[in-house]
Amino acid sequence: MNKVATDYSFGLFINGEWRTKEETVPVLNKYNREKIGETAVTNESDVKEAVESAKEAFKVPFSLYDRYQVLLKVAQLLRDNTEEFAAVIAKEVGKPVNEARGEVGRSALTLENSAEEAKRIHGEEIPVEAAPGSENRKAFTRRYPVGVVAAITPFNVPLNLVCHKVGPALAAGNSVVLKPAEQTPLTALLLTKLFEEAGLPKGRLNVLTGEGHEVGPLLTSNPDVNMITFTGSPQVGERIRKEAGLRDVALELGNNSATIVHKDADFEQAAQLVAQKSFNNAGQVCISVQRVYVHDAVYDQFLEKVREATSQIKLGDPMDPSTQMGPMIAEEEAVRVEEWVNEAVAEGAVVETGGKRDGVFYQPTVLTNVNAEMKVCKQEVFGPVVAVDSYADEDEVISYVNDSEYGLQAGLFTNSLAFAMKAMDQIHVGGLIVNDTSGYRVDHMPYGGVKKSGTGKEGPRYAIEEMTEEKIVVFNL
Ligand SMILES: NC(=O)c1ccc[n+]([C@@H]2O[C@H](COP(=O)([O-])OP(=O)(O)OC[C@H]3O[C@@H](n4cnc5c(N)ncnc54)[C@H](O)[C@@H]3O)[C@@H](O)[C@H]2O)c1
Ligand SMILES: O=C[C@H](O)CS(=O)(=O)O
Repeated sequence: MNKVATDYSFGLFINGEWRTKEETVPVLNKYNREKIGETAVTNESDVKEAVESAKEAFKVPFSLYDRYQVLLKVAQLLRDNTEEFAAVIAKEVGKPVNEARGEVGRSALTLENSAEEAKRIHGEEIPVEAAPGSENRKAFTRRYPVGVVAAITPFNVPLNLVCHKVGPALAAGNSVVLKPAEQTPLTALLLTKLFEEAGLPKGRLNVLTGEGHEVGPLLTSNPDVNMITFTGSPQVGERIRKEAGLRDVALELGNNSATIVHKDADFEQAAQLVAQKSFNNAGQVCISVQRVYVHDAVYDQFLEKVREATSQIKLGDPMDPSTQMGPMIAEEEAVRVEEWVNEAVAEGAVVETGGKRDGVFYQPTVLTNVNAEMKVCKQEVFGPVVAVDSYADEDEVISYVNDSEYGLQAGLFTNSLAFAMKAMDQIHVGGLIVNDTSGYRVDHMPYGGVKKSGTGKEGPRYAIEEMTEEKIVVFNL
């Protein structure tokens, strides 16, 4: 199998052409800091040209079946090139290659689901004749693509979260201008080569690379961008919301995910899943388990199991298949996590395991004796730290989980249907996962949070709804 790219030096992708630029920036292997590629720096005229290309391409018919075909083809090409994509993800994110391989598989499913959903975009008949005086009228709705979609994505899931924006946008008949994260752009650029190979019409996908605070505002402030879909930090999301004006904005933001382990739970299973979903991608996952509330009756047994499982996690080179956790995205992030943990310890928290930094690595860490005001509980750690606390009754723990500015997903381990239904009604999140952790997601489910976790839902069917406009047509016969 030929590699998708012979080397990983990429220009911008505008109007179906790769544009090399004088000014480039290196992309580094996050484990050994070696250069693995380079990308071009976008300027204001590049942004304008990319948006213009997307706008012009939108005027050229791109049939529903052709969209379906292109998306299916790219999904297959991803599968055919799994090892190359997994290696690039592992190197540019620092994600263990086994996790990266899983991301490639999920990305293919996301694109396949986008292709299938392209065939399910429909309106409905509206019985206006039910209104007196409208007996002779007929009405139905239709959905239309919004036009130019600006897609901005984060560093941590550089393939699947791009597919979650590009797939539905193209399926709905839009054009896209994509700005991937500056730390991990190569995966999106490799994916773009697959869209090129699959015959995507020129201008339907344009890719700009560079620093978010420089390129992002040029893109989001462009009046020819009809809709913005952003995944990233609440701080940036809030800024984009303000810049967007009256345009639709989908925001997939942060979280400080909670998971409850009730007295009737299988605490050994819960401990294994918590240890896994607290430290996947070094905790750099928006639904990573960050707060665990364990009923008093099983607290000690659970803590022992999660401490044991966590202490056995193997750190190392993400390209080593035996590695279970790699480095963080940057040393300054590992330093930030170290500072937050040290601050918590100074306020009385206890390090049950971990708690040490080694350069860009931060050990998987379990904290106890925490309180809700500590940064490791109150803010999004986005790192390999989980805080374990206890509770006595259902109402108490529901109040703990809800005591957050965020509300993306939460987990609940219990065999009590009554408690699960109560939690479903009373825990204020976008998704409640019963008998698994907050970290559960399959790519065709509706996914998105409330409060500071954002607005809108992803999952191709739901993203397509946000990337299309509904029109009613009424006939006075
Ligand atoms: N809810 C979700 O589905 C989800 C998924 C993954 C990550 N996240 C969140 O993303 C964050 C981590 O990712 P990150 O560090 O890449 O986030 P980030 O907000 O720093 O960057 C995200 C993207 O925004 C760009 N950007 C930065 N400043 C910008 C600006 N002023 N205008 C426009 N674009 C700008 C960046 O270049 C990048 O492409 C965490 O908060 C995490 O919870 C959420
Ligand atoms: O980081 C947040 C991601 O949306 C989680 S997942 O990789 O999509 O499951």
